[in-house]
Amino acid sequence: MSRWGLARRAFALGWRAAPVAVSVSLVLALVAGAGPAGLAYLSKLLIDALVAPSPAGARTVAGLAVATGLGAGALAVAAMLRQLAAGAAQRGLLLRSQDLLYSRVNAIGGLGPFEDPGTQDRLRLADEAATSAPTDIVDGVIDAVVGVVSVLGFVAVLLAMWPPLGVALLVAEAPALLTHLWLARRSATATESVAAPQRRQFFYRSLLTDLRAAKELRLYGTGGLLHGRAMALLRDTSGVRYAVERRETVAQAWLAVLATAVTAGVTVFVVLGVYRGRISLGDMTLYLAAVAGVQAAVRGVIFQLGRVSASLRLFRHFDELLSGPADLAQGDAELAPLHGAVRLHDVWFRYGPDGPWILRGVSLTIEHGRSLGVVGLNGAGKSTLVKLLCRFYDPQRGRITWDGVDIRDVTLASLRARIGATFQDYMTYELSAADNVGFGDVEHLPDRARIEQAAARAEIDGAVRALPRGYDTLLSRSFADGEQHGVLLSGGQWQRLALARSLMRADADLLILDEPSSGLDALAEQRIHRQLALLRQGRTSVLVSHRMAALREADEIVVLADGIVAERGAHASLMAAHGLYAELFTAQAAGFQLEASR
Ligand SMILES: Nc1ncnc2c1ncn2[C@@H]1O[C@H](COP(=O)(O)OP(=O)(O)OP(=O)(O)O)[C@@H](O)[C@H]1O
Repeated sequence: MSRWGLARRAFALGWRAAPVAVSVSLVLALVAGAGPAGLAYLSKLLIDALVAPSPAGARTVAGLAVATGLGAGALAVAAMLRQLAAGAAQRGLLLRSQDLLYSRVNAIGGLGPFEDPGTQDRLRLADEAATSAPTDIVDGVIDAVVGVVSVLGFVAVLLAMWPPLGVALLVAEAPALLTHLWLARRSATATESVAAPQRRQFFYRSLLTDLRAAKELRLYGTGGLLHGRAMALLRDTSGVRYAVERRETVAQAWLAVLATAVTAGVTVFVVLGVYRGRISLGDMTLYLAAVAGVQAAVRGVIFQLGRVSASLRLFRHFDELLSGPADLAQGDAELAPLHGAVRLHDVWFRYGPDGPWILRGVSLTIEHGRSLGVVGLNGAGKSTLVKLLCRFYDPQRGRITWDGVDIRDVTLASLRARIGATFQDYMTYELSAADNVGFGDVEHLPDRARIEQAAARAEIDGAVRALPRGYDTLLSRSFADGEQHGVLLSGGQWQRLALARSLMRADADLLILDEPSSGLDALAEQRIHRQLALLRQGRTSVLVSHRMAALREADEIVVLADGIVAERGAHASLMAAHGLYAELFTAQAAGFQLEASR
């Protein structure tokens, strides 16, 4: 999209965000622009009236003096009102652009964009743009209007009185305009070029202050190393910015020399004109005011155009992010409750076009009301299968159907609303315990009884009640709730909260548990699996686990190996087949027996 197109969109955004403030700003900009030339002309009339050979009447002089004073006062008030309107427009624009950005980020349906460095850089630039670019563009254009009107006012007065000076002043400012536009382009390019290293630097910086990283950083002494890396990146990125600033300063110094030469030339010329009686004293003040006024206004316009030009480049990232296509296309239909089965039909999947195939033609059926266990060695693709069921990615080949309907043909929201899941890399929210559980079903977040029931099923209700403020206790050491400091849970307790979260959707059609008990003690694990087995009875569920005993009761178990379903069946038949499942099960059981016999 062209710069004009982008500027139009930024203005449209501003107009929708704060129509009154933007219009008031524009009107006051016209007043502020025309004011200085008008005032200079009034001053000229006043001086001429004072020093003319036949002095004007006292009334005329007093009238001109009052008009000049009132004009100056009105301009000052207009400037203040403009500042107020600009502030209101800025606030409206900031809220609107941030709102649009958050909505867009939330509308990203899958995980792919979050794993793409290019998209991450664009997100960072769009975030930076959302904070300042639309405001800078709207403000910059309005300020440029002030400057242009101001220049036109002076030039109009000069052209009417002495045309060569008007033309000469305009021509003298052309190099400044071109130089600033070139500098603005360089500055925006520099901002873009440091986006990736800057994001990496922020990452190192956040690690240095991250509570979760603090243990390892201290034990392994990696703090200094990360500090060094962050500083090296900061040195590079700030070096790039400094180079741009240096270039700007040198260019501005040359432009200042040029402006001084023009001012000096005009001053000498005009003063000699007064000395020789060709120019009146009033004309002289007007010419000198015009030179200073035009130079200041042109410099203002140039500065604003540079600012707008740089902001437009940033705004492009914001605009492209907002208007870009959805990462996952989705149908309009709402997904109906499950009655038959969820099926994978010859599913092939890899994370990137150059990556290895993780699933190579997986077909399996998850029957309604039955439980499916998934086993496999590390990296076999079990969690990948779970992510595909939630449609965080689409398979490159094959399809996944829900009662015969391709899950790509229904809305993402309706698919996900029917699934409750605990992920292997579950989240720990630095929020209240109630939020940590209730986030599993936002609709029922205020329903404390439901939250407590889910927590009780995951055997964490008692521990939460024992916290200083029960379910309202903040689970964080980095944030405080007023005077109240938060508390931290143990790893297993966090895992139980994550499990409780997935149980909030008590009526979910499909319950997916990816290693839900890896951090639990043996007794708790046994009890929870018994609970989950009861809960899963009559419900459709997928359980991924390395704990073979937990899977034993599943209606069907599949073994993933080399990207395919290598074995399938119930526990007994798999044991009888003496394949990988039997080997894994026996190895784990033998481990326990060995321990027991010691
Ligand atoms: N987001 C990702 N981008 C690229 N590759 C990935 C991604 N997630 C997983 N992989 C790769 O896919 C393969 C399968 O990973 P997955 O997490 O599905 O295995 P898993 O069977 O759940 O393993 P584990 O038993 O260790 O949990 C691994 O080789 C992993 O490196």
